[in-house]
Amino acid sequence: MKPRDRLRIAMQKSGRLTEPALDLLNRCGLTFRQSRDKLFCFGEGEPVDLLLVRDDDIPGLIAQGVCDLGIVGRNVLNEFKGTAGDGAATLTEWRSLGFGRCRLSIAVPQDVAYNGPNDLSGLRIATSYPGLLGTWLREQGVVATTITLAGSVEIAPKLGTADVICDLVQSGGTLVANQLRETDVLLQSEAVLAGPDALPTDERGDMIELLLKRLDGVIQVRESRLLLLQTSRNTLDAVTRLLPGGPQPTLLPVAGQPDQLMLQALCAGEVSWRQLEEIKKAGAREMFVLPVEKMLA
Ligand SMILES: Nc1ncnc2c1ncn2[C@@H]1O[C@H](COP(=O)(O)OP(=O)(O)OP(=O)(O)O)[C@@H](O)[C@H]1O
Ligand SMILES: O=P(O)(O)OC[C@H]1O[C@H](OP(=O)(O)OP(=O)(O)O)[C@H](O)[C@@H]1O
Ligand SMILES: [Mg+2]
Repeated sequence: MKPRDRLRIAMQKSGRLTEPALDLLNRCGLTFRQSRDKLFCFGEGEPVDLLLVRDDDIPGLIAQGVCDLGIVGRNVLNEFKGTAGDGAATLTEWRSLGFGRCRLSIAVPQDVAYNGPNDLSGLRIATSYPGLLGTWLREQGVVATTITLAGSVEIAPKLGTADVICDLVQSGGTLVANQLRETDVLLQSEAVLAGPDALPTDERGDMIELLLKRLDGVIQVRESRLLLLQTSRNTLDAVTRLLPGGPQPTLLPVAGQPDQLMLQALCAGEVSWRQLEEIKKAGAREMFVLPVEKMLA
């Protein structure tokens, strides 16, 4: 294959992961000029281009070296790793990205008794994930028949083409609508940044390292809040004890009020109204919760 000097990232062309993936890349400072057919987007600032494809194709494109990285669900990545040959084993999750959360689960008709995986012996299980299901069945020591379907898996028991299913669940709404109930979780999934085990040794490797650092900053910032408040010195301990997790807070003097302090704390995650009210009761006032826009450690 011709050597490339620009990094190429594969992502879903149109689907659940498209918007959050593009948003994440934008936050990392990557912007793209969309080509007319929208399959290839040229990166405007950094030497990073996008390839927009079906999500199922992403692991294969990375394994073949057509793309350097991909944003794809762990379910799709692991299915590929389990079913494709040797090359697949070299794919790895470089980062988990916190969106597209769902799980791969077994679900059985609501009116059928179920006491555990052994009850699946001899049954027909409909799924779009034959690799992941096969591995799990082997681990459970269960022999069943896998019926591979491309979609609309939940309808299979009603149609009589399968007895139970193994499919993605998020809210559980689709299962309920089809009179099914979730019994076993095979995999917790979310979107991940996938790539080869070993980074390229040329400029693309340097670009990947830069991108990973920006990504870490973006992910940390997305989950961080800056809490500012004022407290008197004698309530400082009580207030500090109630602060949500994060690094040690910074204390600053308040001009003209020697018994008062300004406290600044970086919090990992949301700060709820309930938490603020508790902190206020402990003696804090003038409280602000601010989003963090950029962070570089
Ligand atoms: N209900 C859900 N809630 C959250 N995430 C989900 C849900 N269903 C699927 N996902 C995650 O989003 C990924 C993409 O889902 P989507 O339904 O857009 O895929 P698709 O129909 O296979 O798209 P494509 O046309 O690219 O093949 C899934 O592989 C999974 O990781
Ligand atoms: O637990 P829920 O919140 O109901 O989500 C689960 C459903 O979402 C996905 O399907 P999608 O809506 O993408 O339809 P498709 O698989 O038929 O394309 C998945 O395949 C489940 O059917
Ligand atoms: Mg797909």
